[in-house]
Amino acid sequence: MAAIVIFDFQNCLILTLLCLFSSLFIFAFVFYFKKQNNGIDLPPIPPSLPIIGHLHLLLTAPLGLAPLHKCFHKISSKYGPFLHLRIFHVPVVLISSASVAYKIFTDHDINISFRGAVAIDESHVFGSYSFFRAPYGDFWKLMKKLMVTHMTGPQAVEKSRDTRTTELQGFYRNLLDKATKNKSVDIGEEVKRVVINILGKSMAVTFSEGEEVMEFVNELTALSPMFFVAQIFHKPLEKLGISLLKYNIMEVSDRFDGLWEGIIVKHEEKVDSLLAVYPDESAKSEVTRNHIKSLGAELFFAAGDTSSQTARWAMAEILNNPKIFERLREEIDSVPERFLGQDEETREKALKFLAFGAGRRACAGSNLGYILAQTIVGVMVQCFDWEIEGGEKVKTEEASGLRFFMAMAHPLKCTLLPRDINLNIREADEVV
Ligand code: HEM
Repeated sequence: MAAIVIFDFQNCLILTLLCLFSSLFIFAFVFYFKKQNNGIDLPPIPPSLPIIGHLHLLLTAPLGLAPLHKCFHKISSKYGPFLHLRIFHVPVVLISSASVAYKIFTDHDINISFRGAVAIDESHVFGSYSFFRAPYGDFWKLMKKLMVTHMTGPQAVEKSRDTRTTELQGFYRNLLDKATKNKSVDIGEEVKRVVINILGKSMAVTFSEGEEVMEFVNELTALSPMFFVAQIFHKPLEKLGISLLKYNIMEVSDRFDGLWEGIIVKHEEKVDSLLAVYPDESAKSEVTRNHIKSLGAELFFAAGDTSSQTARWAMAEILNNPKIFERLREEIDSVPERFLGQDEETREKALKFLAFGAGRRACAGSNLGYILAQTIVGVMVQCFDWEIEGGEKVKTEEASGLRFFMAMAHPLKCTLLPRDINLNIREADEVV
């Protein structure tokens, strides 16, 4: 009898606790929903947890982070193509349908043309002088004009053609040297190096800081998760007097401030002329020395990491598919001109995958990005035979965790043999 009473008592307690927690949960949910909704029609919200929101859907056991795109794919397969998520207090709209994405980029682009508040104001990258973090407006337009005119627009890209040719020849000679000495080559790092040198020399004719800039880009890549975390937590924690996250970011930013200062001092005349051309035209926005520094740092990061990851993934696929490798080589060796005119088609296809984003805040260097990726992969395929280190196939697992661009979990390392060909490294005139 006593056992039965205890059993009933336990059941009652569990039932009471269940009622209590579910009412609390419903109350929190309704309160949160009301607060967030503000009369706006929000997309559906999958069930979330108090405080962390949907963070648990991005975690794998034991508390690791799976590649983000895979988590998003899993969430949208379960709950639908257009969702409202919340990571702590940060709202996220998840779109996984081409037609919804198209509608957003055409009808609502202006509303998504801001990447959220700056994490650490003082940082030279993604701080308050940042182009990348700037809201869409007069300052952003001024900086974009500066970038397109001097660096990424069709005329600027045409103007830097000789620089690219010289650097690509240097890239080839470096690989040839490693081939002769039977040294291993990390494809991603070699590509990053040549992209940084091309960019540096297109910006400022004499550029000898390639290795230091590369170190900076690598450190920023390693800090990527910190930037995400700082964007969510830094400002609320700072109000409580805690600024742990700031320390690591500022340590890198301050160290490399000296490097940018050195580059700028060497090109003082050019920077002065830029600042003179882009004065405070309408008293609404002003380009300062700090803005130029920040833009330089962000461009090296935006171009270096993306181009090297793109070339790495492309080479992994090509090396894993010998038939494609041979076909590609035949196409480059024979008459590449016959593929001209297919550029538009390729670009349209790429838009479907949003490799360069879309809308106002799409990649500002996509034109250059295409040329760099195509010519660099072209040199690697045309000039060398490749042997993958550590196996027959390249391991193509994706790296997990928070990062700006999807990386491979393992470095792509190869040894290579030069081909006996009549080499003529140049871009096809019509490519640019
Ligand atoms: C294969 C190479 C590249 C890829 C895959 C790539 C991809 C991207 C993506 C996905 C974005 C974000 C778009 C968005 O938020 O919707 C972006 C932004 C950007 N990229 Fe690239 N990119 C590449 C090369 C370059 C190069 C070579 C440059 C410049 C020299 C560059 C400069 C930028 C800048 C400045 C932004 C920020 C644009 C803004 O905020 O208005 N990128 N890129």
